Amino acid sequence: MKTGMKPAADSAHKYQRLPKVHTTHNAPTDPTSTPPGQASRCPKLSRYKRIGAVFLVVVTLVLMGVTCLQWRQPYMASCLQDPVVRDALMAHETRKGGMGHLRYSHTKRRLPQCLIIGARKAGTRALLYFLNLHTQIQTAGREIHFFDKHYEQGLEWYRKQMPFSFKDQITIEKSPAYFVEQDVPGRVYAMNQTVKLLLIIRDPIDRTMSDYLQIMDNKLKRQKSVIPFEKLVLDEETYEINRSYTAIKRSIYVRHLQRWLQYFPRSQFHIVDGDNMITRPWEELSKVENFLGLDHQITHDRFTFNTSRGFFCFRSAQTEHCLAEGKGRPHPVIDPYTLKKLKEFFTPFNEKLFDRVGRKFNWRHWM
Ligand SMILES: Nc1ncnc2c1ncn2[C@@H]1O[C@H](COP(=O)(O)OS(=O)(=O)O)[C@@H](OP(=O)(O)O)[C@H]1O
Repeated sequence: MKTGMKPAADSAHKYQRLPKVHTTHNAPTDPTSTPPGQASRCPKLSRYKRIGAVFLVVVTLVLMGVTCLQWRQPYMASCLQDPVVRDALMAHETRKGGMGHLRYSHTKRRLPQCLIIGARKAGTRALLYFLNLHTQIQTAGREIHFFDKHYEQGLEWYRKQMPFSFKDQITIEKSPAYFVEQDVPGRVYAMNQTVKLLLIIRDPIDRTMSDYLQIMDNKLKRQKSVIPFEKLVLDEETYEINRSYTAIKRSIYVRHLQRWLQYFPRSQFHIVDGDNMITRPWEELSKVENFLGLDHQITHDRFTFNTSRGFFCFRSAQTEHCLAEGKGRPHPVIDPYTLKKLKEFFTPFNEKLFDRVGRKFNWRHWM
C-alpha cells in the first residue's frame, strides 16, 4: 500500500457513517461524477469549519475577557475607564442602593478619604460632579447623610454606601448638612483624623437666597404656600435680620467652621470659592487637584458653557453633561432695605471668617 493511502476497510467504515445519498438504481455510473461518499462529506466538513470558527471566536473573546472582564460571582468587573461609562455603571449601582452587582476588578468599597462637608447651595453638587471627571476619584452618587442622620447604622453600613474604587483612588462623599450639624465634626474625627475636607462657600447673601428658593420649592412640591423672602429674613417686629431663620444661620460660615476647627487643623481643609466655581470652574478644580495631590486632569477644555442654562457643563466625546435642572435657579432682586440689612449683618461674620482662614473672598454683596 502506498504511503498516505487509507486502507479500504477504513474508508468503508467512514462512509458507512455518512448519510445515504439518494441515487436512481438504474442511473449509469459516471466515473467523473462525485462519489456518493464525497458528495455528503462536503456539508459535513463545512459544518466542522463553522463550529471551529465559532469556537475560535469564543476562545478569543474569553481570552480578551480574562484581561478585561472577570466574572467573580456575584460581581461583574470591568476595565472600562471612560468616566461617562464609569458614571453610568456607578449610577446603576447607586440606583440599586449601593448593593449593585457591577464593579471593576481589583476594586472594593472604601470609607471616604475626602468629604465635601458643605455649604449647602454653594455649589457642592457641581464640585462633586466635576471632580468625578478625574480618573483617580470615585464619588458617592447621592448624599449619604451618614454623620448627621444615619450614624447609628455604623461605619460598615457607611462603607457599603460607597462606590467601588481602586486602591490608588480617592473616594469622596458629599452631604452639605455635615457643615452645620453639631455632632458631625467629632464623628468624622472618630472615623478618620486625617480625612481631607472640602468646603465650598459663596457670597452668603446669594447662598441665603438660593437656600430660600430651595426651601420654597420643597414647599410648593408639598402644596404648601410660599412666603416672601423679606418676610422670612427680617424679624417681623424689629425689622432687623431674623437670626433664627435657617437660611441665615447656614450662611454664618465662620460659626460652623469654628466647630470643625476644634477637631481638624486648617491644613486639612480646602476652601473652594463657590462664585468662581460658577464662572471659572477649572480654576477651582485645579486647586482641589493640588490639595488632593492629584495630577491635573480637569482642564479648561473639558468644559463647555451652556448658554440656555447659564452654567458650565462638561464635555465627554460629543455629549454635554450639565447638572440637573434644579441647579441654577434665577434669583429675584432683593429689596434695597433688606439687602442693606443683610450686608450689615454678614459683614462682621465675613471679616472674622477671612481672618480665621487667612484668605479673602471677592463677594459681590460687600459693604
Ligand atoms: N456648573 C453648574 N451648574 C449648575 N449650578 C452650579 C454650577 N456651578 C455652581 N452651581 C451652583 O450650585 C448651586 C447649588 O448648590 P449645591 O449643589 O450645593 O446645592 S445643594 O445644597 O446640593 O442643594 C446653584 O445655586 P442656585 O444658582 O442658587 O440654584 C448654582 O449656582
